[in-house]
Amino acid sequence: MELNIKVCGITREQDLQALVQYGVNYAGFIFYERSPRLVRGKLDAAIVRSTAGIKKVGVFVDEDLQTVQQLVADNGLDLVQLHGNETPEYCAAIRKIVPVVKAFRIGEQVSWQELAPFIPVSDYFLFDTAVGKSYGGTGQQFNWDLLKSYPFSHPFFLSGGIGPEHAAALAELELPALFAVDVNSRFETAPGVKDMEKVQGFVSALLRRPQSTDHGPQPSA
Ligand SMILES: O=C(O)c1ccccc1NCC(=O)[C@H](O)[C@H](O)COP(=O)(O)O
Repeated sequence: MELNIKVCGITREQDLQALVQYGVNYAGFIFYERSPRLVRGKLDAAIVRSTAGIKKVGVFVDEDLQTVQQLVADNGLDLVQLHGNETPEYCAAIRKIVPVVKAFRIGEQVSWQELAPFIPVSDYFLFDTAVGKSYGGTGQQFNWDLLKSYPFSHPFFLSGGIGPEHAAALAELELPALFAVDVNSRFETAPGVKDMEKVQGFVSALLRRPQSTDHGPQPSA
């Protein structure tokens, strides 16, 4: 399966246009007020809405349902990524409007079965690194070996501290449910300001990635 690429924390129109040119699949816009990458006030909703050729993902943390609904409409968001402590019921309500990426913060260990209730109410999982009380954008990597025991076929985004130097290691990962890689702070000159040369190099390296052996779908628990 071809690996998709998401670049998160976009706040500038020129960065968004460059992602489209490079063939990046997903652009992430952060609507969490306490993030240094908050898109509000930096990039107009009309620009996000009118940009074609890339899927637009709104990132939220425990946000009020009506606010998410409004921002999806205003910005023409294609997906919503939920980074807080949202319940399966909340995910299901959002999923009536737009596909859902449910993010989980991975620490030293993981209990995969705790994620099972989120499978029917999300389209993708996203695995990020647990760092204190932070919700994302930490630049820290978790132990990817934990993913070897992932028991579901539910597709996931791999995130957390991915940098340009990881392109080769990503190429070697043989994880059938790995759908996309998500990058952010390791490709910035300042929060929300992407180093597009770095992004371009990473995208080229990943697109050269050899096709991994397809082991077929694994049974969902
Ligand atoms: O990036 C943020 O500031 C952020 C804040 C609150 C919730 C989510 C946030 N980012 C979401 C992402 O999808 C990031 O790409 C992901 O956390 C990985 O970031 P990084 O470790 O910097 O690559």
